[in-house]
Amino acid sequence: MNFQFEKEIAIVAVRRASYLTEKVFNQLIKEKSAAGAHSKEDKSPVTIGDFGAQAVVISLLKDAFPKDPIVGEEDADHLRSNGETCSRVWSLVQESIQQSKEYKELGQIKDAEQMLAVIDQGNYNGGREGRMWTLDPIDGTKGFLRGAQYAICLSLIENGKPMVSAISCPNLPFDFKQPETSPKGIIMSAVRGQGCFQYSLHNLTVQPSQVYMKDVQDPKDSKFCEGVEAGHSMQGTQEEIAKKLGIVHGPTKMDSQAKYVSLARGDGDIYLRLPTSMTFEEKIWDHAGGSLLVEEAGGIVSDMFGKPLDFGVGRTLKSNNGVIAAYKGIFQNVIDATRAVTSQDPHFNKV
Ligand SMILES: Nc1ncnc2c1ncn2[C@@H]1O[C@H](COP(=O)(O)O)[C@@H](OP(=O)(O)O)[C@H]1O
Ligand SMILES: [Mg+2]
Ligand SMILES: [Mg+2]
Ligand SMILES: [Mg+2]
Repeated sequence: MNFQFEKEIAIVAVRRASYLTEKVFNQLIKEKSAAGAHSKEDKSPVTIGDFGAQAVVISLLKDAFPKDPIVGEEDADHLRSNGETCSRVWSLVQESIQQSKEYKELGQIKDAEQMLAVIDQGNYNGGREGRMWTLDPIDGTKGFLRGAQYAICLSLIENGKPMVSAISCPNLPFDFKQPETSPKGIIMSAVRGQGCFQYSLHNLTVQPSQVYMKDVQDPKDSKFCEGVEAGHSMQGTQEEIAKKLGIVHGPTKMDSQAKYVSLARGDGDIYLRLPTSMTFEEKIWDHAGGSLLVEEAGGIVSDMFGKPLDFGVGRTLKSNNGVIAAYKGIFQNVIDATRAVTSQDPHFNKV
């Protein structure tokens, strides 16, 4: 199985969804309109962009791979009880499907009612057996609302292992070495065993290029990154780990799986995400896509104890705590430094 069709559809799906999220940002959020943003039960935000992107991706997946179940972050409950928001999402979804130049015959949705049903098809509970897709329609919603980094993240998982992934980062520069002048918008995609490739989000004539992590030999020469949101990881502990490794430069703070994408193309060597609570369960859609990109570019991804991430136990990574990603040449140093810093700290006692 070489997954070529899966990869192609995944790229088209995240590109189509990016059209929608960019439209939401340019038309609504920039103008400080509410963008249909509201807080979910866990107090995290969701916008019309999240709902719309989920509809666009799932409708395409369901036409291309009707039998595959999908673990998506969002559901349509809020839209069912908010007619006006639902209409706004529906017009964005229609436009995004119509403007797509690739696989236009796939992923059509006939009306708003069908769109709600499509969004709810992301309700699969996950598990170890067979194929499933996992989708984060906007990862880093807080970054999206701030005009910072966000990502549309899609991954095919087979028997608990991510096999294909495509992540779109509309706000990352195409050339990270020239962030001011380079056009924005990239897609990164990988198939297990076939390497990791960067595509242009907007220019379909640009040939994909294979990307690799940087070959850092000494951890003290490495660059580390972490999330922007202080509530999502233990930034103080992460700083101590970096110090232990001899890293002198402060972290690059970035929202979303743009962190994994940056590591995969050599713009950063270590990603630390130490849990703010040992009972918190990371979501599979927050890590499946990005972890495969890093592995295919020469890195290793595990939890804070060095244990591989297990994507086969449901919608969350409940058998793991936190996440560490690093270039393979320094990965063990990072795990050792993490153990040295955290093993005596009761905050990190397993529950
Ligand atoms: N307490 C917490 N600890 C770790 N991750 C959390 C968290 N609360 C929310 N998140 C997750 O952090 C993701 C964003 O990651 P980051 O902080 O790296 O940008 C969110 O994805 P969404 O934005 O898709 O909801 C959400 O799933
Ligand atoms: Mg969310
Ligand atoms: Mg997310
Ligand atoms: Mg999300």
